Amino acid sequence: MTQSVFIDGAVGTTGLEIADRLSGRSEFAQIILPEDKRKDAVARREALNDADFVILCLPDDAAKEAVAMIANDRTRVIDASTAHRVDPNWAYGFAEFKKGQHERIAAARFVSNPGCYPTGFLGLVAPLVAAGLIPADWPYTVNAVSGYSGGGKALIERFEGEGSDIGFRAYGLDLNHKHVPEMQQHARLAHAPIFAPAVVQAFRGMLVEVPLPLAAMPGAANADALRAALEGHYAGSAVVKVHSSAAPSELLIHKAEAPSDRLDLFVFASAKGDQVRLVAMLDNLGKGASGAAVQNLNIMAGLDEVSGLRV
Ligand SMILES: NC(=O)C1=CN([C@@H]2O[C@H](COP(=O)(O)OP(=O)(O)OC[C@H]3O[C@@H](n4cnc5c(N)ncnc54)[C@H](OP(=O)(O)O)[C@@H]3O)[C@@H](O)[C@H]2O)C=CC1
Ligand SMILES: CC(=O)N[C@@H](CCC(=O)OP(=O)(O)O)C(=O)O
Repeated sequence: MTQSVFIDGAVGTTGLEIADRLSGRSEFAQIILPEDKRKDAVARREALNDADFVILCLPDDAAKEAVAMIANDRTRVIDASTAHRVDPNWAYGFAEFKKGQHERIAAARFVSNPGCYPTGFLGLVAPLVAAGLIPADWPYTVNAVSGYSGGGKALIERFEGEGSDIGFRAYGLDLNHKHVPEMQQHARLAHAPIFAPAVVQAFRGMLVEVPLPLAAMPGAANADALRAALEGHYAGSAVVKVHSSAAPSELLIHKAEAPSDRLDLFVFASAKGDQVRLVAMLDNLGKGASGAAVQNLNIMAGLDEVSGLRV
C-alpha cells in the first residue's frame, strides 16, 4: 500500500535531500505544495492533515507551529529540527544507539531526528557509558568539524556567496550550543559536555571527536575493550560501522564529498593504550539529517530500514 508523505520545508537543504532519497520509491507518494503555497498556512495545514507521514525540515519555531496544526490522531511525524529532541513524548530517532530504540521508533507517532553532532557523540559515547566502560560522571569534551551545509541555506550562502573567503569557522563560543542538552540527556551524563564545533570549507561531512584520558578516568576500560564493546553493540548494523584497530593514519573530509548515510566509528589509541580519541565520521546531511529521517520513515512504515539509503 502506498503511503503519503509531506515534507514541510521541502525546498530547504534537508528537505531536498529527503525528497531525493524518496524519489523512485513506490511505497511512498509525496504531497508537494507549489512554490507560492509552500509557506501558506492554509495549504500547509491541509497537507499536514492529509499525509500519513509528515517530515518537518523547518526552523524550530515553524516545526512547533506545524505540529500544532495537526488536528487528527493519525498523521505520524518525524521532526528534523531541535524542537523535540529532549521531549519525553517524542521517540528519539536514533535506531542503533540503544537497545530497544528501533522498536520505540517503529511504534511511535512522534519521532525526533537527532542533531548531526549528537549522532556522532551519542554513537560513540552512549553505548560505552551504558555498559559502564567509561564513567557517566566524567566531564567529557567534544571537538567537531562540519561541512557548511550543516547550517542550512544561510550558512551555505555565507560560505559560497560572492566574496566569501571563509576557510574555517569556530563557533559555539558561548558554550551554549543547542545540541548540548541532547548529548547530555541521551548519554545520561552527570555533566554537560564541553562542545567545540567548527565549520570547514567543504559542503558536507563531519568529524566528531571525544578525547579520553583513560588513565585519569575512574573505572574506565582500556582501548581494546572500548572498541570491542562498540563492535558488539553495532554488530549486524548496515548503517553503523566500527573500524578495526588497523585504523587509518588520517581522516579526510573532501570539499566535494559524496553523500553517505553511514556512521563510521573509530577508536584511536596511544601505544600505551592510556589515551584514546573516539572519532565519528558522518555526513551531516546523511545519518546527521536526511538519511536518518528516511531511515526512521522506513522503520515507522514497517519497511527495510535502509531502503533508499546510501550505506
Ligand atoms: N542542514 C543540516 O545538516 C541539518 C539540519 N537539521 C535541521 O533541519 C531543519 C531544516 O534545516 P535546513 O534544511 O538545514 O535549513 P534550510 O534553511 O536550508 O531550510 C529550511 C526551509 O524551511 C523553510 N521555512 C522556514 N520557515 C517556514 C515556514 N514557516 N513554513 C514553511 N517553510 C518554512 C525555508 O524557506 P526559505 O527557502 O524560503 O528560506 C527553507 O526552505 C532545521 O531545524 C535544522 O536545524 C538537522 C540536522 C542537520
Ligand atoms: C554547521 C552548523 O551550523 N550546524 C548546525 C547544526 C546542524 C544540525 O544538526 O541541525 P539542528 O539544527 O537540527 O540541530 C549548528 O551548529 O547549529
